[in-house]
Amino acid sequence: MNNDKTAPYAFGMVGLGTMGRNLLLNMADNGFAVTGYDKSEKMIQIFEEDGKAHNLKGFSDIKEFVQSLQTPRTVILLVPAGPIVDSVILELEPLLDKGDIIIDSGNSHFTDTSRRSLELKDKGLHFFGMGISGGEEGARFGPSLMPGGDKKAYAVVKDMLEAVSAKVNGDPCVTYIGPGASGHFVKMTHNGIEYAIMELLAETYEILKNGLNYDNQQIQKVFDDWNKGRLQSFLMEITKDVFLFKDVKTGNLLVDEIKDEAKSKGTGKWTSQVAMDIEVPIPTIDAAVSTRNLSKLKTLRVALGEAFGPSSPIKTEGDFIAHLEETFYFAMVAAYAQGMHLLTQASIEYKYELNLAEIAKIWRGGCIIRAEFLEDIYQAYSKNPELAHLYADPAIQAKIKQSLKGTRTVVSAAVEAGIGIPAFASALTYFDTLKTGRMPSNLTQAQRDFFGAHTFERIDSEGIFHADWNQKND
Ligand SMILES: NC(=O)C1=CN([C@@H]2O[C@H](COP(=O)(O)OP(=O)(O)OC[C@H]3O[C@@H](n4cnc5c(N)ncnc54)[C@H](OP(=O)(O)O)[C@@H]3O)[C@@H](O)[C@H]2O)C=CC1
Ligand SMILES: O=C(CO)[C@H](O)[C@H](O)COP(=O)(O)O
Repeated sequence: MNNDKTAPYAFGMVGLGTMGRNLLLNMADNGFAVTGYDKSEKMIQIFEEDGKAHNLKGFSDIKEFVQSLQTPRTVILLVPAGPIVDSVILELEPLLDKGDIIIDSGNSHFTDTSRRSLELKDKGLHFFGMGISGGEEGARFGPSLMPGGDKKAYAVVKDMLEAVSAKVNGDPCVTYIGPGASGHFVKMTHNGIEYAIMELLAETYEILKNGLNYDNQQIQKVFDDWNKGRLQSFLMEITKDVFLFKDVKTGNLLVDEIKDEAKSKGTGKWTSQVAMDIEVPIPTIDAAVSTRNLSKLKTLRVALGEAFGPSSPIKTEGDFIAHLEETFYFAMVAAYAQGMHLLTQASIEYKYELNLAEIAKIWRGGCIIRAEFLEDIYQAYSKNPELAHLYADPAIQAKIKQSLKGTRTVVSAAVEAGIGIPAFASALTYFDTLKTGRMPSNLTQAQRDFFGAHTFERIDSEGIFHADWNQKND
């Protein structure tokens, strides 16, 4: 690597929007001389104004930006994922030298990252994908970072990434994830889990609001109480605050003024798609992705509501809120377990060499899915790095056993009342199916062989078999 420290800036950022600007300011706070490039003059002005106390500069000329960087140059990209990343790389390529490093920190699809790494390797440039999570606040004051790719290039930025990341018990929320596009794969899976937890929170809201007739203050209180216990998480914390936030326009609570149609940018869908491709069941994450799509069918939902009538109040049994807490706990475990299982299998499939304990460790702080429960996941994979599934950990088993009765009570009550709970129900049936020693899949195999001669295996002898199902043999 060419080593010239005469240029003024140590690290450069392309894209001075929400994430890029804040991460760069975070780097400046930590004493790094940083520079940024954006097409928009306005973004450059905001960046320089926000960082006026620091040694930093913004450029609208990409050549001047690159020339201001010490070599080997490190350029981080925080631009919208997709073709924009390719066009920025095309602009940068002729201006960079062999040994320079490009880090794509946006939510890029991991297959794009694999392709870009190979293309740039041929040109002597190091490229790695680094997932970032924590939103605006995280980028500014400490995100969770998931860098994967060339290990030698990682060594160049390791100290800086550790400095800017969130810390839990003094440990930085960043680690080298693994080779290839592993950083972006892990970030995508993080987002899949994020979708599932958000959906579980939404279904809890639905049960409280339409099943128990709670108002927003009462709902806030439930979430607030839970956030003080084992369900503590960033998403629980912000959700409780949503319920009391006033709309400046109407003076009403804002949550009631928002349309019930959820949008998405694609990372949840990618998680489900990849899981299908490599045959890992993640039904609670799938349910969350599908439910966002269901929410978009507003006209049909309203028409069917008129045709079939609304849900009924829930008939409560015992301490229903305590049972609901157990249900949330049970389903939350399922969501994380499915995400971790996907990572386990993807590590084999794509040779990512993932360390699941380290991944749980860096998700404990800074990121959107940070939660008290991640400490349990960290402990489970630290004790047994070869753990096949989170449900196989004895400590987790003991906790889900305690939650099971309450979960069955709540899921049955919601189903009885006609309340849609796709993620809660899927978590329970995922668990029940996974603990079924002999599933009815023998019948599926018989059917496949009957109509398509797809063959089957037998329980009493090795080999592949076919039966002539149309032959009467009674
Ligand atoms: N927002 C979040 O909470 C999170 C976002 N991410 C990911 O981070 C990435 C960036 O997101 P975010 O910061 O929110 O997005 P923003 O839209 O806020 O910022 C993107 C910036 O990139 C600039 N830009 C676009 N095209 C170019 C180009 N060709 N050359 C230079 N600059 C360009 C945009 O300028 P202009 O506006 O003028 O086009 C804008 O300033 C995305 O991949 C996103 O998915 C990851 C984690 C969390
Ligand atoms: O990466 C993130 C957090 O970690 C983004 O906030 C996330 O991509 C938002 O996704 P969507 O718009 O699909 O809900």
